[in-house]
Amino acid sequence: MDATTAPHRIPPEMPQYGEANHVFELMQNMLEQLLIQQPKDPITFMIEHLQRDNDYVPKIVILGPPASGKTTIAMWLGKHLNSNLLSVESLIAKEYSSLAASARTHYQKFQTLPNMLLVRLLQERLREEDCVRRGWILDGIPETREQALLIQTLGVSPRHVIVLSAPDTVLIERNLGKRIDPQTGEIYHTTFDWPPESEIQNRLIVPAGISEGETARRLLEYHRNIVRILPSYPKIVKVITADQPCVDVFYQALTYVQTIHRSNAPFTPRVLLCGPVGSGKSRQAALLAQKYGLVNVCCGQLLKEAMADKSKYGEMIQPFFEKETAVPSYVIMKVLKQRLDQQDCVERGWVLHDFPRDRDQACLMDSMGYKPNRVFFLNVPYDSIIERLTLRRTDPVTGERYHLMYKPPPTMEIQARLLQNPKDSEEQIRLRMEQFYRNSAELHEFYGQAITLNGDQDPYTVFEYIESGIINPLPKKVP
Ligand SMILES: Nc1ncnc2c1ncn2[C@@H]1O[C@H](COP(=O)(O)OP(=O)(O)OP(=O)(O)O)[C@@H](O)[C@H]1O
Ligand SMILES: Nc1nc2c(ncn2[C@H]2C[C@H](O)[C@@H](COP(=O)(O)OP(=O)(O)O)O2)c(=O)[nH]1
Repeated sequence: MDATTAPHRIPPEMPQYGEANHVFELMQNMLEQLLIQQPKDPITFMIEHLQRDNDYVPKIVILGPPASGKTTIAMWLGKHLNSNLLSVESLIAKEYSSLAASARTHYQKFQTLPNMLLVRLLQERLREEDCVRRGWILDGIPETREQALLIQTLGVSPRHVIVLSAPDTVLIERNLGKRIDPQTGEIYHTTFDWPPESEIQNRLIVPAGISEGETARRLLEYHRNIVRILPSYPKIVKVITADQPCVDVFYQALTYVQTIHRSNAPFTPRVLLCGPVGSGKSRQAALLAQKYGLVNVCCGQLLKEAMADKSKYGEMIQPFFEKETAVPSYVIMKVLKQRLDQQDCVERGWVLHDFPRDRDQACLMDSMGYKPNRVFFLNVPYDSIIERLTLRRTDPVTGERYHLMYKPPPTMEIQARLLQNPKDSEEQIRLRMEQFYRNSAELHEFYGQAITLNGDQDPYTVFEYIESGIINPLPKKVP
């Protein structure tokens, strides 16, 4: 086969490097900034952008009906995250901008802005240094689907969209009590958020457009638009009920905007399952292989296959098995390397269990460039493991595995001929569990972002926890 048509061998260290250094997100953010800023000198711009290293600044949109608390929450988030609050009012109030001046004239006359003008105002604002450095929070923008699409054509995409919701009756009633501090622009409420200082109380004003009729009209318009806006933001929308105290809305909003979304970077799971004998590693590995196509790499099985194939490593391993002594780690690593370098492991990812069993083996594997990007420790109490393993039997005729409690043999005839693996004796199990727990603390320390799961539950419940741990991004490491 012509080398140029052969499937490109992707060395395993490439995807590993990309994941470890968030290369995909880095390039994606830089491309977005290039589109937004359209610098005359892209190279210099990219150098400055990369040196700024501010890919995780807030990029938030807060939508919601009138009186739902968008501005209140946007202001509080802006202060807490030290980011910029952008609303229609703040955009048209911008000084030394001819665009803002013409927008002000239009807004004073019609209390609204043409879509294109609003989007150009937004683009002008987002290009400013403070928005690039500290991110932005859009308060009530976009108001229509057309605006949402125009904003997207600028290359502006929010990372988090919050949609506040509350019954119309609550909002109409609530808006009547809205008050604004003309000096600071702070928003208060005669019932829910009254300032303690009498000086502020005395200068509060009743804002325009909060009458029942006006609020009802704006509610109608909002409901008509919001259903057409949301499809522009699949997977990044969080609806928060605004019919609760502001502070509760704020903390739910803050928690959400501080979550890291699953990146759409290509991700090849390289999963390591650790746990004592009988904790469910093989079962979970089989489920992962079945559902996600990962290659199931059971170290013990691999060594037996190497011996069965009479490979050069198999002949090295044979004596250790015969003497029932531990196979040297470097020999195991050679067999493992041979398997993990195969195309299926590189392309589809793998789920490894039964190795490494201690820190030295973990260091050896790491030094050879095999770095799992998800590590799980399955915790199962001693009694449960004893129950799982000592009742295990195998049918010498069919090779079928049974469990006297969970999967009893169908006939007395089979029951009579079942054999128990000597390794499943209580004494053997205790020794193997002690061996695991002797090394587990060091392994845990080596794999700093390992996830510990309660393995003593239904296999499919355990599997759901593992799936969630694989699909969701690991929490950012606190430096
Ligand atoms: N969760 C809440 N509970 C009670 N009152 C609230 C809550 N959130 C905001 N308010 C009050 O409701 C009024 C409207 O709040 P705010 O102006 O932030 O809403 P908004 O969605 O920005 O409204 P608009 O779209 O009309 O500007 C204010 O007086 C505010 O103090
Ligand atoms: N209740 C329960 N039993 C489980 C679970 N996972 C595996 N088992 C049972 C099946 C086997 O009889 C026994 C050992 O499972 P295994 O997957 O071979 O364990 P391991 O030695 O590979 O870690 O425990 C599980 O998640 N829940």
